[in-house]
Amino acid sequence: MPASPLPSAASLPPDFHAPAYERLVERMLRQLNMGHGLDELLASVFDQLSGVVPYNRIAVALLEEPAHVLRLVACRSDGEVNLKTGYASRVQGSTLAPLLETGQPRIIADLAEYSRRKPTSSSTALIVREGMRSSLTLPLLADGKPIGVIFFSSREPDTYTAGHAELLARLASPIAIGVEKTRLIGQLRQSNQELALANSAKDDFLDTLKCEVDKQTQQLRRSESRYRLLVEMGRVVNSSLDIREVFHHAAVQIHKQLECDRVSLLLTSSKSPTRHGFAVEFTGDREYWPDVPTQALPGSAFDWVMQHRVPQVVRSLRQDHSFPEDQRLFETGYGSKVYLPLLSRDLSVGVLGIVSRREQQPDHWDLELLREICSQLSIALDNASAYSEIERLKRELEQQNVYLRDEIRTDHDFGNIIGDSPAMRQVRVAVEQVALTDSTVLILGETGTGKELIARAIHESSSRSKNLLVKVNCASLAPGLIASELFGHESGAFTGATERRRGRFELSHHGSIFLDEISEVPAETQVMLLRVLQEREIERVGGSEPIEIDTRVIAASNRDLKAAAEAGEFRDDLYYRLNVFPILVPPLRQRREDIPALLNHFIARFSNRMNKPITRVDRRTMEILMQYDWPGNVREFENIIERSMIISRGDTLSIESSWLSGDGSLPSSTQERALEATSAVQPTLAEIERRAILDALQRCDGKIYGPGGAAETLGLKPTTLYGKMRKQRIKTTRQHE
Ligand SMILES: Nc1ncnc2c1ncn2[C@@H]1O[C@H](COP(=O)(O)OP(=O)(O)OP(=O)(O)O)[C@@H](O)[C@H]1O
Repeated sequence: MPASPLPSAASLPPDFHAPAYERLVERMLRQLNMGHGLDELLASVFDQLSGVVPYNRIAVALLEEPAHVLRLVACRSDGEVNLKTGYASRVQGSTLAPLLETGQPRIIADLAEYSRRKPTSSSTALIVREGMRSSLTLPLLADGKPIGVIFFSSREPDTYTAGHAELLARLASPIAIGVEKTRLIGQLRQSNQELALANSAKDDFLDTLKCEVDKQTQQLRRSESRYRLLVEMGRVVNSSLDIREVFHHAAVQIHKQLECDRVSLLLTSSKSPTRHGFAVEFTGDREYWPDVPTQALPGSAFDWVMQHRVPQVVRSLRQDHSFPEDQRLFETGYGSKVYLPLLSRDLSVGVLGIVSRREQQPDHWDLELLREICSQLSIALDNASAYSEIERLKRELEQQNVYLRDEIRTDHDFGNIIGDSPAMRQVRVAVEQVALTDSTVLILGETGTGKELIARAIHESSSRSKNLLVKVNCASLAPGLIASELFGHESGAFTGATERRRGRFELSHHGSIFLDEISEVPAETQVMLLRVLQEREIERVGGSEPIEIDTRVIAASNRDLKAAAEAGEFRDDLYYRLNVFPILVPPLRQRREDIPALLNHFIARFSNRMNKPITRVDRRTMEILMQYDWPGNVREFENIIERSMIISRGDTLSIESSWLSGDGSLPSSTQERALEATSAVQPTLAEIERRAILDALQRCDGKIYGPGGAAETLGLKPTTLYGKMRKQRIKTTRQHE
């Protein structure tokens, strides 16, 4: 801006010269063009003017639109300030309004007097209180438009002249333009700042929005993939009932989802101290199935997880391998792992391991999701093990069924112990007494006297009658197999033992076991029997775990067991254990008075079965029956009656003495008739078979099994031969074997 022409000398302040004015304008223009902020600009203006116009107080107020108020923006005083920057007063109606309208300066020679005249001017009153006595107020016009005012005040009255006003009026315009420019620049800066702020706020907002959308998309994707994984997991793990298959399906899914390198599953069993499980390692598109140690390591991570039932997370196996498994994993090149507990019906049943070759991998794995996978896996494993248990029980049930079918075929009428002889009455009383207890019973008596019938009566009258009475004919079992038959075996216990099998003792749990012909048990099995009687527990062949057995033992023998024990042929400790409650069943020849009752009993039974009404017995027959010695006892008696009923016609029962075995001493006349009859009667098929077996046994010196044995000679399987011998009542003896 060009310098204003010099004011006329008359009107200039007396101490002011033309060169000073020029320097002042020049300095002021320089300052105004330096681009300072408003405060700096006004401070410099105040400095410049201090040498030109006298003042003790100088201030600038700027017009603020649209409220049309004047606000004090800068003030400098040599004393106390009452009218401070920030003070604003409405223009309209004020004493300054005419100044702003006309652009004319105002000089007040006596402020105190002015204040009294214009009591409404509070600003005047304030500066009067600051000690000001006169003032010069100059409107600031930029391009003719009022932008504010500049106030000069003096502590002396009558300080300002028209010359001061004139000089300042010339300076007012560049000051006003400078102020306006600065203000506009300030405003521009401020709006730029605001714009920048608004822009950055907008950017921030957009960023936040984008982040939020990204987050939600990620969350959506994650929950979608979680959902898919869980659905897929549920589908695959439930598609099989084989534990290994279930694990494999689950491991593949986990590997795909988490990009882990190894998945393992370790399970415990309440029945065994060892653990079992699987591990699969993924390398490229190949899988390896390393062996999983079955022995729990002391202080293992497995135990820790089982006990605490919370996941064990190791982010760096390099830094943290205090558990033995972690040490091993670290040594085989793994970097991080998670072990998760598997719970089934609130019991810890195992641990699922997820291992990565990289460190810090668990940070990327969703533990919550893994927990859900574990509960799915637990259910599937539960199903699989329940299924295999059902399968096992089914097989066992089949075994039991076979056994029961055999039992049914034997067709016992155990409910009926016939005979009212004193000897039989004694037996009946003994049966009733012992039935109420759990004591071991030893039934002794000749063959066919009804020992089994009595054993069954004891069982049926006892509290165990709802459960099985398992019968074992110790003489009919091959000595090599008797232990496995009685106590069962573990899979692999011997050649042919392909799977675990429960023995007769286990079958009889909560019931009774009838060990017929106990004297035929081999010595090594006698030891095992002794243990059952003493400790009430068994051990399967090939097994190491004792199994508790709650069973009542009823043993029977037609040998004099005491004599056998004394002769060292039977363990005497076992004999004493068995002989807790002996029952001696008398032979039929010692209770002939029971014969009529037995006869009636069998006639009734067979009449019914054969639909043959027998109402009479001929006298001769009755004589034979009463006189014969019955070495085969009731069984022989029963057979004779059955046979006679088969061949008898009409309502009378008659027997041939020839049917009776040679050992029973019949009167000689009967014997003669019997011999005659024998030569006349053709042998039955059963008799031919019996003779063939006896011949073979004799020729093979009693050997049944193996090369040169009776079974081989007869072209039969040894077990079939045993069956036939049992049917024919042919006894095997220890020396036969
Ligand atoms: N007192 C009796 N009342 C009715 N039937 C009897 C009696 N005694 C034995 N029997 C019958 O005689 C047959 C042989 O009996 P059981 O098998 O019980 O004899 P056992 O002494 O066990 O023979 P073994 O010593 O040969 O094993 C069976 O059919 C049985 O029902």
